[in-house]
Amino acid sequence: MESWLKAAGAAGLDDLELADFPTTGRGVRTLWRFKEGERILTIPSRSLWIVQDAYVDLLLGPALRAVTGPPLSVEDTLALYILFVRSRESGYEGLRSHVAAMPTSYSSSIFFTEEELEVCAGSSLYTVTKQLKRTIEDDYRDLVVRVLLGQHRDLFPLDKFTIEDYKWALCTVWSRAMDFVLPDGTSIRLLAPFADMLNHSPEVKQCHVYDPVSKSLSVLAGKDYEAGDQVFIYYGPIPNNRLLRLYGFVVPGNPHDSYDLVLATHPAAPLFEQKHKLWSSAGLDSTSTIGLTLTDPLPNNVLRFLRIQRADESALAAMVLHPQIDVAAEKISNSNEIEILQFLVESFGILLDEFGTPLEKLEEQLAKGVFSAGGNAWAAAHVNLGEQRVLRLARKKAEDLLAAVKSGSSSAAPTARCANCGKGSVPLMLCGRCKGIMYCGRTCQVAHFKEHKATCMTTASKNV
Ligand SMILES: C[S@@+](CC[C@H](N)C(=O)[O-])C[C@H]1O[C@@H](n2cnc3c(N)ncnc32)[C@H](O)[C@@H]1O
Repeated sequence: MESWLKAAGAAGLDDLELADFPTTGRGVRTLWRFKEGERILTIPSRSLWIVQDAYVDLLLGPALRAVTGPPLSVEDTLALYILFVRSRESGYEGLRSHVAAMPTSYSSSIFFTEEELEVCAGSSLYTVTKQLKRTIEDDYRDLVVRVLLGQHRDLFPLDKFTIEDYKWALCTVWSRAMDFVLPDGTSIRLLAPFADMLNHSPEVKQCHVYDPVSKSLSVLAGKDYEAGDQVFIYYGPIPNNRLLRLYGFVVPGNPHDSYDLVLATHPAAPLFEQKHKLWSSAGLDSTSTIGLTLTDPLPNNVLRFLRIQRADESALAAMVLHPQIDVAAEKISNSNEIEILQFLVESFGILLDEFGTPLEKLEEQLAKGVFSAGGNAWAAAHVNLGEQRVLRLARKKAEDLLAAVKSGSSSAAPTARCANCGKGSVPLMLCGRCKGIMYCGRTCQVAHFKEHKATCMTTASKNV
């Protein structure tokens, strides 16, 4: 692989070597000292795996272009590309040398035994992994029909494209591909041979970069290195549940741990259409997955979602009337707020009860070495621990907010806002006639008059 890369114009390989390290396994060692920010490695465009190359490949390209129906995902295209290259007996020597250097198996949670997965029963990883296994089976069946048994079936010998091969290729993409946002706002996902041998460290800065002009991938030193050190890159602020699902490892005590809370409303629920509009304008959906984190265990989006979900008819009517005002960003009424906070406290309690082993017991088991360090069950236990910590913080925050609302000391009192422009933290005046809404000034009152006239008259006549 290294000689192919050097011939293609890769830079920096003479200063690096592959080596085995404790904990991380195989990685990259530097033979040279580097100061933070110095360039360590560059992999040129022609050695990268990208979707566009699969589509213009002389053999694979026509098969991919002949696929009918919805376009293949980037992930599936790269997975097929890798399996296709791996299946060839001649040609593609460079890419095949890269495939030969890839691991033959992975420790993503989709490969866990039932017993190993049970260690994180109750966690969002547990549910997501079970769902993912079903999705992979469906996606594989779809690929068989649309690609493997399609017009170019001779290119895809089925014994080299089994579901196990597909899972392996997907894990290859999940754990080795890099994502970048390009200056035009589009994104690119690529695999960079040799650079994909670099392990993750939370101790280094983000230091892998894609140059959209030369279309090459470079790795800079994310910290100072001495000769002999392992070189790392930073995969991102990824929680353990995602690390284990995509990369097959965890970082004990991960500060980015999270719990993926799924909030859903059935379309048959009362006033669904109106609520749906409000969720959309708040950047949410009728089924929203919101990440609770250690630093923000109860994000405002959770409250926003529920305020809309539990809003009564009159509150909804007022919200729909002023779509420019993000009313659900703050408490809409005491009763609504108490209802949603009570619901959250109870729900978090139920979710916590679903974890097979309580937090303290798990901490004790990990300290006693009940799970062999670095193994699948040990990794699942760390995910379990992280998710329970987040959920406990979320429950505590909901309890505190509930107590504050009940005692009337809530800082989340609804903010009066201008009915026209939505400004809240400015002096406001009441509509002199109906006394039902407020404006930040005469200009807004005049601008809003046409819209407000009808309600103003009815409310004013009621007020008489
Ligand atoms: C991009 S590859 C890095 C090279 C990989 N170690 C190899 O031998 O091919 C990512 C994989 O490396 C391993 N890895 C990376 N960083 C790690 C870390 N901090 N601790 C444990 N394993 C790590 C995981 O298996 C992960 O899926």
